[in-house]
Amino acid sequence: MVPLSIDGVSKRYGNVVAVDDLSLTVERGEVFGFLGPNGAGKSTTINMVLDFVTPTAGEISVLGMDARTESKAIRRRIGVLPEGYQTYARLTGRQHLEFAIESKNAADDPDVLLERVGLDAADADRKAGGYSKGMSQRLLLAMALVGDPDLLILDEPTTGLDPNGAREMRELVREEADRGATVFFSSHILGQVEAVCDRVGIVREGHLVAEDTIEGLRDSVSGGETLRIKVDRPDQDALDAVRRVDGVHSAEPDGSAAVPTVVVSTSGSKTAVLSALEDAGLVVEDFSTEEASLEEVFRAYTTEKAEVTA
Ligand SMILES: Nc1ncnc2c1ncn2[C@@H]1O[C@H](COP(=O)(O)OP(=O)(O)OP(=O)(O)O)[C@@H](O)[C@H]1O
Repeated sequence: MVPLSIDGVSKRYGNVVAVDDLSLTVERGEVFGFLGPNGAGKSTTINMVLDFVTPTAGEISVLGMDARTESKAIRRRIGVLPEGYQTYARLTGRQHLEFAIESKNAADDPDVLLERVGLDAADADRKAGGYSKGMSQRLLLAMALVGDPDLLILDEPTTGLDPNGAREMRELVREEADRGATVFFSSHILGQVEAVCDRVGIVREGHLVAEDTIEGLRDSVSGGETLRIKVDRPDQDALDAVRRVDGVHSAEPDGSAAVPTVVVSTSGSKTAVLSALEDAGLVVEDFSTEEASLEEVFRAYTTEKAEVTA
């Protein structure tokens, strides 16, 4: 049974196409990162999965059930951290959790959940109206974990969390995946996605523009490699020669390096770059390669000048 299948789903609001013929499948036990710039359609997609919004077209199945007609049964087996969800100001954190446990008919110990999300007992007994953003986010996450859900849907889960909170969130996500849960989470924070996701889908203007592992995405982005080459002396003609090599996007001296260093961005042959320097009379002392950062991958897939070879 596939935890989440989205098949040809679209959502229009008048003239605005929020989601356009989007299809993706999330496999069991996988942590799937759903990435995209502001307004790309992430929340609309999640809201359709949760049956808060009705699709204009397409089918969504969650844990083998129809998202529209079986949403109540689905709700009992998933854990959700929706974007912008509010806590009840007059209830304590513990009361929120007790309510979530009762309504899911679960047997969780609130103290265990509170500890997992890093809320101490004193905070748990305060009214949630006085919580900081990060504390509210931790409480909402604890509520999402109630009943060991088969699928966790987290919309921007690290919003409001400090770096420690964000790391703890990542650890929790991995723990949940290790117990066999599937996790679908949206984020703008690429480092978070890189650190925790098995696979990533990138959405742009309502379309899924990429669906792959981080490694796969890196490989598909042209200009995906940066070479740092230490040479015996600076030489402008050698730089010009490198710029003429097939696949080279840029070649610049690194003014801040202690020894003469050339930084080359290329999607072509590394050997051709090194040969061009040597043919121009330079001695290559050493070189290293750097992979495209996730930032570069994201930019390549989500900006107008997208240069993707896959
Ligand atoms: N209720 C609505 N009525 C009209 N347009 C809407 C509505 N909800 C979303 N949209 C539009 O649909 C598009 C997608 O919005 P959505 O909130 O899904 O994007 P997102 O990827 O979640 O963005 P963000 O990262 O900023 O939260 C946007 O152009 C948005 O203005």
